[in-house]
Amino acid sequence: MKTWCMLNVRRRKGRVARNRNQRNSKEHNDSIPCAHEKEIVQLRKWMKLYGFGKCSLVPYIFPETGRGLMASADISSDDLIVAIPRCLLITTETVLASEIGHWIKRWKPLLCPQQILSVYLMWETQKGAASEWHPYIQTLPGSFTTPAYFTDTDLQLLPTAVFQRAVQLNQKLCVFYQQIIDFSDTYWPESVEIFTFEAFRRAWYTVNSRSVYMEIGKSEFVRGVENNLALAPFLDLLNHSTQAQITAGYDRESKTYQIRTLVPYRRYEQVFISYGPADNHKLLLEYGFILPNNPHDVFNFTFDDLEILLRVFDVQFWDKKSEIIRQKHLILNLSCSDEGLSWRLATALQILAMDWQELQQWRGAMHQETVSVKNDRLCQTFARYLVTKAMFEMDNHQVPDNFEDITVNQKMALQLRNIDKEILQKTLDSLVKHVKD
Ligand SMILES: C[S@@+](CC[C@H](N)C(=O)[O-])C[C@H]1O[C@@H](n2cnc3c(N)ncnc32)[C@H](O)[C@@H]1O
Repeated sequence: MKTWCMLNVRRRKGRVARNRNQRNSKEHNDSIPCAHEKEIVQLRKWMKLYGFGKCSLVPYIFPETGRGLMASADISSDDLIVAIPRCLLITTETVLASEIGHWIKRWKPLLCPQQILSVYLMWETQKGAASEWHPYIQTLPGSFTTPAYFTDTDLQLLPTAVFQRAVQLNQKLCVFYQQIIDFSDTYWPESVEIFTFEAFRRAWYTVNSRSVYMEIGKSEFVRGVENNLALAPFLDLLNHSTQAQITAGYDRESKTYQIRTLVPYRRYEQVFISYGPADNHKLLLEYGFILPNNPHDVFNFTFDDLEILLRVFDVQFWDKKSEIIRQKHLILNLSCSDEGLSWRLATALQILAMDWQELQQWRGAMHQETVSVKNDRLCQTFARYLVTKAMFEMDNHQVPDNFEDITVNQKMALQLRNIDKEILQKTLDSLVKHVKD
């Protein structure tokens, strides 16, 4: 897990402290406790049996973020906030040592860690109360708000780049599922009714949105070199914030997976972790939510967008230029943000704007720390065209007939469009300003 920006953690006095206390108590009043709910009580009891100790986090439903964990006492910077015993973690090792381990070992072709954990979750879920993991499984969501759960109408409302990625991810999900049933249908007949697509999608997104990073090490029974996923009950109730700062990892001495906060929390505040510096496109695709003021937000262009420049502006020496752009991996981050064009996008546009003579010295553009789009009129024109076109596309969508009945997914898709539009508008403003300057 990665850490992110430090909160200002000085002691708050006077009006600032009063305001914060008022805000805390408002958040507290608006939140609904859920620690008394049957599933949570059973989870805590069961975890206690396996050595999970006391901690200062209590499950609550928060108005902005849904279910999460609240500080039941003041928490200081560097405090250990949660420690989950090894025997309560689900990793590929857990699965290989389980009653279905022999199947996983025989699977051809080998499964990747996320497939293995998904197979295990599906298997244990169908056992109901008979599963040793039942107290955990019953706290897991039944469905998700990632685009894999969107209807065609919902998908159409997404910004184009997210739509394309969502389609790719859905296709990948089908491939991963097919790899499961190809083997199980032939060799493991009793699993056929259990491994439905619906069960797989749920298990896959459970692992996708809730697992933590834990180095397990390569295994001859696991596909790929990366074997580092763990499901961690209770800990996976922590929501994401860009302001959270944590350290996380497995502690061999105590045999627990630990999270330590690097920022303090007051009693009644929601405690967060960081899922990494993710923009809203990634948050929606992987986790099914977006953050209105996400400092990592960018608008991504694709190589297809650059190809449109070829058609509209009849860009000369296209083959050579596109080869350089691909070769130098400029397509990896063709983005803009509140801060303007990314270095890669600005450099790609510079290359596209070059005449034959300039193109002979294209390497010069690669060595400049910041590329001055400002001084290059053609480059400016390209940039403004790309941004204006993307803004136009943002508005060009079918709002559902009955706006009143708009679903959660549709609302998120439209919200994402608005956020993207704001980024594009700010980029356009800065480009126009440069021209005026
Ligand atoms: C690790 S779980 C966190 C606990 C989860 N809220 C629950 O009720 O089980 C990750 C999921 O929580 C939700 N989530 C996490 N952080 C969020 C945030 N800042 N705002 C809204 N939803 C969030 C998303 O649905 C995400 O897929």
